[in-house]
Amino acid sequence: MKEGMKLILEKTVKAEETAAKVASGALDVFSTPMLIAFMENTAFNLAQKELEDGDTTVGISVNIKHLKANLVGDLLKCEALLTKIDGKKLFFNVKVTYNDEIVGDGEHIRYIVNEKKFIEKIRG
Ligand SMILES: CC(C)(COP(=O)(O)OP(=O)(O)OC[C@H]1O[C@@H](n2cnc3c(N)ncnc32)[C@H](O)[C@@H]1OP(=O)(O)O)[C@@H](O)C(=O)NCCC(=O)NCCS
Repeated sequence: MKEGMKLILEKTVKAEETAAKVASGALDVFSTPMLIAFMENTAFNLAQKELEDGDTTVGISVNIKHLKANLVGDLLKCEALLTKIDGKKLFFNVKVTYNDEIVGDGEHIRYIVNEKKFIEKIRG
């Protein structure tokens, strides 16, 4: 794992990802929760390929702006950049674009955990 690492993923907006469908709003536009999910998925995949078997990351913080609305069928691109590693905390800059226009951007933090221990701790 190294600061400066990047991953770019693409996705097409699906009918079940609109604000009206996920109940985060009334309109048939790409929802903010699904924008965040796309950002998290990109950062998660970037981190996961660098981790040992049995380890993973969980999202602990999201601070993003949703700047542009999108319709079903739009092709979006997300770039996750690992900006800082602080112990088990991984800081990412996440940016989603549509035809080179910024749809949303901000900071996302993930935390490295051992899968088995994490679940055992929750179950008690
Ligand atoms: C990640 C988690 C295990 C850390 O808990 P913990 O092991 O008890 O550790 P701590 O509470 O001491 O936190 C560890 C560090 O993360 C930081 N941290 C925890 N939650 C944070 C948050 N939401 N935002 C920023 N920093 C956070 C703490 O300040 C601490 O920082 P430090 O090491 O610099 O002091 C716990 O916060 C958690 O389970 N969060 C929920 C994650 C989740 O379920 N995500 C959805 C699934 S992917």
